[in-house]
Amino acid sequence: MADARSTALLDMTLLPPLEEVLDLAAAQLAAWMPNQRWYAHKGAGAPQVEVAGWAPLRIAPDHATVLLVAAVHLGDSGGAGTGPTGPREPDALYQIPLVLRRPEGAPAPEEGAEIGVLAVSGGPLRVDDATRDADGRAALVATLVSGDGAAGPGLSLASHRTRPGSPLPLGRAMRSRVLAGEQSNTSLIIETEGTSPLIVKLLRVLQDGENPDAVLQGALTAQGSAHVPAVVGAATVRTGAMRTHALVAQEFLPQVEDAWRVALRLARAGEDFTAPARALGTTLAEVHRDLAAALGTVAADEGAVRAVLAQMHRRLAQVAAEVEQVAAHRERLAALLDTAAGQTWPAMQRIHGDLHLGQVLASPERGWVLLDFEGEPLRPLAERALPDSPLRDVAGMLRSLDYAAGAVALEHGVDAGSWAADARAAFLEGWAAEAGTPAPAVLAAFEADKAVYEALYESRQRPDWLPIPLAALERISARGAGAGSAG
Ligand SMILES: Nc1ncnc2c1ncn2[C@@H]1O[C@H](COP(=O)(O)OP(=O)(O)O)[C@@H](O)[C@H]1O
Ligand SMILES: O=P(O)(O)O[C@H]1O[C@H](CO)[C@@H](O[C@H]2O[C@H](CO)[C@@H](O)[C@H](O)[C@H]2O)[C@H](O)[C@H]1O
Repeated sequence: MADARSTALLDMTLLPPLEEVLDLAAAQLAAWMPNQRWYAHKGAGAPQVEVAGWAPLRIAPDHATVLLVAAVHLGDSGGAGTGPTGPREPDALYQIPLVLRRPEGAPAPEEGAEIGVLAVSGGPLRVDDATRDADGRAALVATLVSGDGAAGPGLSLASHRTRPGSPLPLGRAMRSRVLAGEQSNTSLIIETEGTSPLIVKLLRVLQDGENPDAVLQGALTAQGSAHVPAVVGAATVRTGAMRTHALVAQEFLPQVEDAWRVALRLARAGEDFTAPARALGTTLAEVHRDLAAALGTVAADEGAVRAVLAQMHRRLAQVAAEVEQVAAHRERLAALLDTAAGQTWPAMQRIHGDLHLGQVLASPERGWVLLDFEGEPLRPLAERALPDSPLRDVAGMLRSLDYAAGAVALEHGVDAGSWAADARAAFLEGWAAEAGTPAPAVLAAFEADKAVYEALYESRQRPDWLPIPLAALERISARGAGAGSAG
């Protein structure tokens, strides 16, 4: 009788070609993907999924790890195949590494790992999410550490260390886990005896172009900034005409509370947050200064201002069409945006792009450390790679301080309105001391735009929290541009 070990063997010669296996897996991915936190097309109906490209990362005796890029087609007539003008372009590409195993005798899947079981020749085959499988994580990290590439039908992968002397856990026993929590991507924590821990972010939605997370944190690392974790390696992926970052590895700051948790705790207890908020403003101004020095600035001339405001108007129209409570404020918000046109704007530059308290760590040694320079996940990557106004980040943080008060009101019935007003004023003071005081109407436009974005985000991701941005929109549109930043 075969023992447990031998029954778990994955004899590739007994399997159908991997291409066929993955095509079968695509149907299961279509059911599984919409339930994942990182799935960015919730509310757009059931997707149809096809394999855009794949490459084996490791074929081991008892499992295979495969990097797959899934093409997602949305809408009634949005299935894969041929449209009236040729093959249909997918609505999105997602990166999904998979582990394939024979279930019998195989280790039990980690929680949430199993995507499905396929009936193929030689017996059933389990398809697992590789980020929730120790072997899968090891294969992903190995591609970064070895510097080896990978290639397969429709997909190629290259990896490189951005700091040659950096502590990648090469050849040493490593422990790995997937980071739990609310995230747009999937992050793996890698701990190795004798070296500092790393976090490897696997980017989920793939769009053509360099990922700002890799570029901006890399530039700040090169400048020696202590306000971001050092980037130590990255991998790029190509599928068809799309080439972008797939993985980014950086130092992991363990057991550090994020600013969102700190703010919630203090807001709930009614404890003062003004000194940390002021320091956060200073930190952000220093990051803006370093990004400007590394990657340059462009004047916020009439054309640049018009383009930003046009984008805000487009977003307002789009969100008002999807979230009916936003439609109620549309006219007044549009007028507020128009008021910002005739004001003085600071120079445009590369910025964080989606700054909120959850993107900031409270390091006892380094002070505030900013994370996740990817920009808003719902915006096209090409847009996120353009110079933008630093006031977008300032507004993001102001909104987040308001969110902390909104969250404690919703969840604990605590009125933290004046806590938020004081923290917002202190944060703005800290930023302005270094960068200059912004025109109130311009800042109000960025805050309104962010709250509009948040209304869409919440309506899709966390409808219970929709009242938080809606209350802000109510306040902002009621006060109008003249009142400036909407406390
Ligand atoms: N370098 C790091 N050190 C410690 N924790 C980190 C680090 N990078 C990310 N994290 C944690 O992981 C979470 C998600 O990271 P983030 O870069 O925001 O990913 P995503 O793009 O998936 O939202 C953060 O909120 C933070 O709690
Ligand atoms: O961290 P991500 O890049 O995934 O950003 C997205 O998710 C955020 C929530 O996790 C969301 O932020 C909104 O909620 C926060 C509280 O959870 C709050 O602090 C932020 O101010 C608010 O915008 C973010 O908008 C979204 O892009």
